[in-house]
Amino acid sequence: MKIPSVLLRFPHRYLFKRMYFKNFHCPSRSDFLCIGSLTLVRPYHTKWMCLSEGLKRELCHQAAPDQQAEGLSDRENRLIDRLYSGLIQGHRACLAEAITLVESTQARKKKVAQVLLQKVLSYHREQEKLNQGKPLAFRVGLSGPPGAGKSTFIECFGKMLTERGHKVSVLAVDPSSSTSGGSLLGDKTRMTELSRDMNAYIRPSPTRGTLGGVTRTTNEAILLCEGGGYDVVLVETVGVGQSEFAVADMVDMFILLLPPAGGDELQGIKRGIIEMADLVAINKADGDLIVPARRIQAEYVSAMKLLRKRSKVWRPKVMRISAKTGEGISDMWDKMTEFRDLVLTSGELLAKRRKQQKVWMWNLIQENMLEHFRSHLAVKDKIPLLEEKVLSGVLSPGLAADLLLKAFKDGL
Ligand SMILES: Nc1nc2c(ncn2[C@@H]2O[C@H](COP(=O)(O)OP(=O)(O)OP(=O)(O)O)[C@@H](O)[C@H]2O)c(=O)[nH]1
Repeated sequence: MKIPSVLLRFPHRYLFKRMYFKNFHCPSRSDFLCIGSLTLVRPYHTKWMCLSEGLKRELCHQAAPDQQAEGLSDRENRLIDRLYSGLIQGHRACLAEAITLVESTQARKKKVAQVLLQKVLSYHREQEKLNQGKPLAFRVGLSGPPGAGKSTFIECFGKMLTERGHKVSVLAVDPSSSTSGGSLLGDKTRMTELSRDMNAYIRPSPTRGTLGGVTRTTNEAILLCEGGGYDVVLVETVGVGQSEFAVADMVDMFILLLPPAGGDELQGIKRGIIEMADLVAINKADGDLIVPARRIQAEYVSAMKLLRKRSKVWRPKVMRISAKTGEGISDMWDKMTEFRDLVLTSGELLAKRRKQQKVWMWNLIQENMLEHFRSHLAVKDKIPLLEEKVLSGVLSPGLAADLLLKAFKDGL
C-alpha cells in the first residue's frame, strides 16, 4: 500500500499522535522509505523497520480526512474545527448546525460536510476501540401508520430513557414532504416536553429531496448524533411508503408501532414492513382499547410465526403498550436491550452494521449516477422527448432506455 503523499510531506502533523500510541514516532520525512511494496520507518532516527500492513492501513485511514481537507479555505477549516469540537463536547447547537451542513446540496458545503464526517468517524473508531469494539449507540428504527401514537410514544419513551441517564436523539424521516408537498411528521408541534429536555435532541424531518437524498442525510445525521454522545438514536418514519425500508437498513433494531386496529385501518401498512420488524408494539392498550389490543397482539403473534427467521438468536416479539399511561414501556426497553445484547454477543450486530455500510455506499453511488445521467449533456435534452414517446406508446420503455444509455455511453 502506498503511503499518501500528504503523510510524507507532513509526517509530524499526521502521524505523531498515532505513532506515539504505538510507542514510536517518526520525526521527519526522511524516516520513511518505500521500496516496492515494502514501507520502512525509522522511529527516533534509529533502526529501520518494516511497517506492518495493519499499521499502514490505519495510518492511511487517519490521513484520509486531512487529504480531503486539502483545498478547503481557512474559513471552512475553522468551521469544521468549531463544529467538530462543539459536537464531541455535546453542544446541541453544533450538532444541529452539522446536520444542516450534511443536508446541504451545495457542492462546496457537501465537501466541508464530508471532511467533518470523516473526522467524526475517526473519533468514533477511537471511542469504539476504548469501548472494547462495542458500538457506542443503539440505533433504533420506529415506524407506524399515522395516528398510531408515535409522537406520544417517543415522548414517553424518550423521557424514561433520559431519566435513566441516557442521551436520546430522534430523527424523523419524512420523504412524503418531497412528493406531496406536505409533511406527515414535521408540521405540527410534536414531543414538546422531550424537546425541552437537555439530554434529548429532536430533529424535524428534512423537507426536501428524494428518498435517496433523505437516506443519505439520515445516515450521516445518525453518525453525527453518535459523535455528540447520544447513546440511543431513534429514527422515526411513517409506515406508509418506502422510507421504512430505507430506515431498516440504517438501524440495529426495527420497531413497528401499531394501533389496536386491524383490516382496513392498516391497509397502508405493507406486509414487507412486518417482516422487517424485530419487535411489534401494539399501542393504546388502555381503557376500552385493551380488548382489541389483546386480539391484535394474538393475531400478530400467530402471523409472525409464519415469517422467515432472520436472526439465529432472536425471534420477533409482539408486545402491548400504552404510550399514554406508560404501561409496558419499561418492559419494552428491557426487551430492546435484551435484543441488543443477544445480537451483539452473537456477532450479528457488527455483521449487520458492516453490511449496512456497503448498502449505504451503493445507495449513494446509485443516487449520484442517476443524477449524473439525468444531467449529462448527451442525454439531458433527449429525455423529455423519449419520455413523451414512451407515454404515447410510440416507443417501448426498453428501447427508450437503450437509446438513452447508448447516448450516455457515447458521450462519456
Ligand atoms: N388511548 C390512547 N391514545 C393514545 C395513545 N398514544 C397516542 N394516543 C392518541 O392517539 C392520537 C395520535 O397520537 P400521535 O402520537 O400524534 O400519533 P402519531 O403516530 O405520531 O401520528 P402522526 O404524527 O400523525 O404520525 C392522539 O390523539 C393521542 O393522544 C395511547 O397509548 N392510548
